[in-house]
Formats: sequence, C-alpha cells, structure tokens
Amino acid sequence: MSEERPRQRTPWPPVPTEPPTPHAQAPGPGTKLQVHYDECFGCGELDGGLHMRSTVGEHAHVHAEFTVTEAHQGAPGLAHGGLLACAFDEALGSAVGNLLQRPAVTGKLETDFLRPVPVGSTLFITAKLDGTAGRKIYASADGRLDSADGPIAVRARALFVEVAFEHFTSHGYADAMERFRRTRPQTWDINP
Ligand SMILES: CCCCCCCCCCCCCCCC(=O)SCCNC(=O)CCNC(=O)[C@H](O)C(C)(C)COP(=O)(O)OP(=O)(O)OC[C@H]1O[C@@H](n2cnc3c(N)ncnc32)[C@H](O)[C@@H]1OP(=O)(O)O
Repeated sequence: MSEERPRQRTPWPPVPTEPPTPHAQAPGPGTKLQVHYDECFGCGELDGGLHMRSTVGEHAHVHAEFTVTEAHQGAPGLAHGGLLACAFDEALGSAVGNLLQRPAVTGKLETDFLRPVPVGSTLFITAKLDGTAGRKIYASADGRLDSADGPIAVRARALFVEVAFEHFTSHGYADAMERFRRTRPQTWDINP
C-alpha cells in the first residue's frame, strides 16, 4: 500500500474561502484541550465512549489520539468505520470550536479509509482549519497509524456550520447551556 493514496480529488474547500483566523482567546500551542461536554461520546467519560483527548499544535492544528479497543470492532479485530468517522468528527469539531471559539455543528463529513485500523492500534489524528465562508467552516484531518509519522490510515474533511446557542437549547435539552457550563464553566459564555 503506497503512502500517498489521494482519494479526495475534488477541490477543497469547494467554495472560495477566507483564511481561518484563530480567535484572540483561542488556546495556544501545547494546550491540552478540556472535555467540552462530559456526556459527549467522543471526549466525555461515558462507558463505551471514545475518550479522546486533544492538544493544540503549531500553526492552528489540533492533534488528537484515538486508541481502538475491542468495543470499537466492526470486523473481528478491526475498527468499525463509523466509529473512525466519529473520531474524526470529534477531532475536527474540537479544532473548529476551540480555535475559532464559534459554536458550530457538522453539516457534512466525508472520510477515506485507506488502511485497516486494528484493535490495539492508536490513530494519531491531526486536524486543521482550511477556510471560512460566512457561517461555513471547512476543516480536514489525517489519521496516522500508531505514531505521528506513521502511514495515513484515514483522511477526512468536513463542513461545519456556525449556529446560535439556541440550536442546542431548542433542538436538544432546554438546559443545554447549563450542561455545557457544568463541564466548562467559562467557555460557553463567549459571544460568537
Ligand atoms: C463557542 C466556544 C466553543 C468552545 C470549544 C468547544 C469545543 C467543541 C468540540 C465539539 C466536538 C464535537 C464534534 C461533533 C460535532 C457534531 O456531532 S454536531 C452533530 C451533527 N450535526 C448536526 O446535528 C447538524 C444537523 N443539521 C442542522 O442543524 C442544519 O442542517 C445546519 C447544519 C445547522 C444548517 O442549517 P441552517 O442553519 O438552516 O443553514 P443552511 O442555510 O441550511 O446552511 C448554511 C450553509 O451551509 C451549507 N450546507 C449545510 N449543510 C450542507 C451540506 N451537508 N453540504 C454542503 N453544504 C451544506 C448550505 O448550503 C448553506 O450554504 P450557503 O447558502 O450559505 O452558501
């Protein structure tokens, strides 16, 4: 299997964009990012969740790690593709939310699965912001197998759409903001 397997041939971002500018209060390189919501399947402490942790890298990248356990299998001994997509959604969303400090939800997420990801392996995911166009935020990520310079196993790119905080209170739990603040007391008071 060759290292470069560029399955994503369509232009990206698909529309003209502005360069993404990290928010003045965005956490800097080396910052270990906090859980954004303690009941999040991606980063929270739920039994069976992905328990992902992320760190801000240089040049507005976010690095995340996902270790595949027996609870994440699709085929015997291999990660389920849907859960891998979930790990990328988490890493990409973490980059968008933490670096831009704008509330946003995933509008579109596409993944290329380039290599099998076995149980016991760790995906080293690097997510970056690619551009913004009004409420639309484009981001992409690579996931390398077992080390930060391992072969790329999964690639993803996503469109996030900025939303008002009411998105969470009207479509989710009415007390969504209290639930966010219970995990991260100040973050969710930031005006978009
Ligand atoms: C603040 C401090 C933060 C602190 C730090 C936080 C850290 C935080 C870490 C989070 C880590 C979790 C990461 C998981 C993130 C989820 O899992 S989010 C859950 C999954 N996603 C959803 O549930 C979203 C459901 N969809 C929706 O609610 C609505 O469709 C949307 C996405 C809000 C868009 O609806 P809308 O607001 O009515 O806007 P709409 O005009 O339809 O679309 C806006 C633009 O986007 C385009 N668009 C929308 N969808 C698509 C699509 N699928 N394809 C192409 N274009 C699209 C539209 O064409 C439109 O383009 P323009 O016309 O403006 O050129």
